[in-house]
Amino acid sequence: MNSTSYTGVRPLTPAPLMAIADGFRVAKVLAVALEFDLFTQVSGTDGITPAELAGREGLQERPARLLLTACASLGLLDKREGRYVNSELAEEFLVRGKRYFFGDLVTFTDRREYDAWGKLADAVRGNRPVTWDPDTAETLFDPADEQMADLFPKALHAGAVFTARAMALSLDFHPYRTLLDVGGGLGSFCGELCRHYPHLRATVYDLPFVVGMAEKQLAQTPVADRVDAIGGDFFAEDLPRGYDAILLTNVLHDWDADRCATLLAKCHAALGSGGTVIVGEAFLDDEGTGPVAGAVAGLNMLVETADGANRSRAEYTAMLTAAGFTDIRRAGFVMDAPLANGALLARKA
Ligand SMILES: C[S@@+](CC[C@H](N)C(=O)[O-])C[C@H]1O[C@@H](n2cnc3c(N)ncnc32)[C@H](O)[C@@H]1O
Repeated sequence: MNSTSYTGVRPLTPAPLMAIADGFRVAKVLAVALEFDLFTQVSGTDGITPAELAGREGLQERPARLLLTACASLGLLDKREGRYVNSELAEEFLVRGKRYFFGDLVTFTDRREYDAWGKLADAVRGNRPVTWDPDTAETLFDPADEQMADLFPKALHAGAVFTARAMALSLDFHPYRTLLDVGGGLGSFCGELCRHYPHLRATVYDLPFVVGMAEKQLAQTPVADRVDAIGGDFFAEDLPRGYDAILLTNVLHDWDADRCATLLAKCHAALGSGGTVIVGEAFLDDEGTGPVAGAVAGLNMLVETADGANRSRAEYTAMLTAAGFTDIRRAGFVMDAPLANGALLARKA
């Protein structure tokens, strides 16, 4: 036996490889628990036992027990006096109807990306998406694709609304009276930022089929009177003018460098002198070694987009400079957020 194992030198073990290799199992535990609506059902009760879950769902007790145990092992459930109750994490983010309900993102990832990632090798070999065919469709954002028309905007909202909270708490929006959120999805950022900044007015700009959904989502928020929505195509049209700031979160990563340059030039043209563009992304580090969330999301751009990629702050800084922006600042977030890890702010001189 190698004595170094017991003298403070950590032995090399394949355990980290196991955690990587079975990552898909962990993803499925969460998705299946949500499929049974477990966390919403357990919320506000004194918990559930395997026998009760089995009875409610018409299952055998063995799978019910194994599922509840796996959920507890992942920190989704706690066990109190023999009964499984929601953990703090599950109660806050996995109960339907809560402001930061995250379940729609989990469901989208499970229904669309789980199978798609089974074809990751094809995407890597072919340098093309596997969820749609760029030879027959013009863009990923196709309302004829049922998952993109319905599940995707809801999933984005589920991830974006807390990411917007992190942005609201990390950046100071007091200097801006008006904000245009380009590719703003269901208005998650506009809604959340306006809730944090009562002086702010915001406009979502997105494809017409998304804007229809954004209007419905925003109508349910207490800031509906300060957020509106404009439908359009940012490649076919100029962007609306007259805003103090333009927000681009998780939009540039969908496109290649030329399209990013086009979009940033349109932002520059739409802003007045002194206007600010804010780019929020899951940035890579400048060395190109991580972090995991951004790097793996980058591979998802390969699976889902024709030529998108996650990029570093340095790469976006170069793009912003080329588009004519100055005073480029990096801002981190005060808390981890699901869809972005910071922002770049840049000014039009
Ligand atoms: C990855 S999502 C990001 C949404 C939102 N900013 C967020 O962070 O959650 C990209 C958004 O760009 C929108 N989009 C794609 N192509 C567009 C176009 N040509 N014109 C306007 N919006 C577009 C999509 O509909 C989608 O809402």
